[in-house]
Amino acid sequence: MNLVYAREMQALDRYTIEEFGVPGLVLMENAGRGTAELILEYFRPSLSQGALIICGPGNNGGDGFVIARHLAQKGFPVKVFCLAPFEKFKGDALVNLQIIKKMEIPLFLVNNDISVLKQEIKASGLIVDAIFGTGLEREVKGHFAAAIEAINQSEKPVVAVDIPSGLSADLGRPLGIAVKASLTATMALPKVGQVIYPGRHYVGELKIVDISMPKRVIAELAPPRFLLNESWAANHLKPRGPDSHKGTYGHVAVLAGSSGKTGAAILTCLGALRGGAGLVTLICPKSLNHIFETTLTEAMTFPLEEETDIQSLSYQAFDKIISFCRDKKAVAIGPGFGIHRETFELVHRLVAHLDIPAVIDADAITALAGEVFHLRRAQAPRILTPHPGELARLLDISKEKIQENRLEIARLAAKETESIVVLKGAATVVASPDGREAVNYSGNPGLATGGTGDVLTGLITALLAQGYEPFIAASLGVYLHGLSADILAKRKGPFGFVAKEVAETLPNAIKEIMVRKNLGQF
Ligand SMILES: NC(=O)C1=CN([C@@H]2O[C@H](COP(=O)(O)OP(=O)(O)OC[C@H]3O[C@@H](n4cnc5c(N)ncnc54)[C@H](O)[C@@H]3O)[C@@H](O)[C@H]2O)[C@H](O)CC1
Ligand SMILES: [K+]
Repeated sequence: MNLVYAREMQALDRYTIEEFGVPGLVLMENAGRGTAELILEYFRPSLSQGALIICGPGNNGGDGFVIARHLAQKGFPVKVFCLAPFEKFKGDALVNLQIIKKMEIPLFLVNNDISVLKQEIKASGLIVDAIFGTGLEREVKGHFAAAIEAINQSEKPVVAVDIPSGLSADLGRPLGIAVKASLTATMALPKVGQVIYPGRHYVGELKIVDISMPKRVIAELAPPRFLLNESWAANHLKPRGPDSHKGTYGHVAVLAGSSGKTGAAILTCLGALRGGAGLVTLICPKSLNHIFETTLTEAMTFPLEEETDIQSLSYQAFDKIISFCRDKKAVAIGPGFGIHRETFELVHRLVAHLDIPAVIDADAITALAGEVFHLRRAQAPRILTPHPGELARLLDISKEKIQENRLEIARLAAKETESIVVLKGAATVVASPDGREAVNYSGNPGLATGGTGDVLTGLITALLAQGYEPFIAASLGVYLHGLSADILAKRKGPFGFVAKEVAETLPNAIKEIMVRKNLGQF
């Protein structure tokens, strides 16, 4: 499903109206009716106490008038409060205002004094927030802000029309203050600001309302930005043919592990195995080989002599690694690999010369700080999987700056490194140098435990080895990894599950998506 900014949504609206001739009034009718249907589906018990619809001066308010009409038609008590003078309304919103006036639906005007509105909020069963949508253009102040505050203090179920009022559809944060919704009924496509943090906290459950925007409009005009949710995953996860074998699913090489960090290598191998790789071999320092041979059953090892004083591989192993990887499908480099100068030298050479797709993580990203040009010499696709701190070091910018503009910075990093960048964290983002990007919708804070990143690295490498093109491999890996954690959170608890369990639950995540796929739910 495409993910849009406000201006992109407005362009899609305009194209639908001007090129396809779908009148704006029809779009508004579909928006309002679809939202009313969601209200009936999810909040019917609350409606008996009355729905309070609070409308702003634009078309978001217009949607509110349509919702009021449909709920009134069904016999529910409805009251409409306008936060702007009636004469301010124009176009489709005015048409719908006039209709509800003729229907004598109780209509009230709020200027600066919101005392009546506050009482009505308290007396109502459900609040419909139709104050601002994608037309929000500045900080919310005055009686608009007071109304939003009253809504948030009411502890009533709140349905946000299109987007919680006050939340920026682009920035994903409140402009002053924003409605905290129980459910957001968004028109046609999800907005970026609804699926990144802190915006996601204000949205509640996100539901898409089909306003009959022709699919061709979206296919032709929507940007290559996607929400990684279950339907996206079901659309991209490939089933296995009965006549397949280990070779079909590729041999993954893992370059990871050093003294004290053997677990990172083991978890990467586990992630690759549970991610469906046909075979996995860990290229490791000879002195640690016995540890891996004891712990890894399904994965093989390829021990190498040359080591540093922290028992990590050094550039002297370069030739042997290159020849070993010649017939491999994909390689993971970095987890627990060691931060020794000679190991960094090895990373620089491998990143530039390995001619198979590679996932570069952890210490290998650290090795590339200030040395990004090695990535631009790469002879095969590269996927970087930094957490914010690693990306901060790689790009030499502050972690705060990254966290405030995650999608934009990931986009910049992808261009800068000519690699796919997976910027991990709450709502992981994936950006490709070719302009494609995605925001992940799965996962939870239980993932904040050591080693989960190593599992993700192995998983993405396994998907590369199975033939997924790099952007899809990265995005599918991110989604399945988060879904595995969501399954664990439901099954075990919000946190306390460990990285190894995230790997072990990947088959359950894959099964969940396959079931959806077989049911055609994508
Ligand atoms: N997406 C679709 O296909 C459809 C969306 N619809 C709805 O239309 C709104 C967008 O409507 P628009 O008139 O552009 O803007 P808003 O209603 O969001 O309100 C903007 C309105 O308010 C003024 N304003 C903006 N910021 C502030 C502020 N901080 N304080 C005071 N006033 C502010 C601004 O000047 C405008 O007048 C979309 O979200 C959907 O809900 C269509 O109904 C159906 C098709
Ligand atoms: K709204």
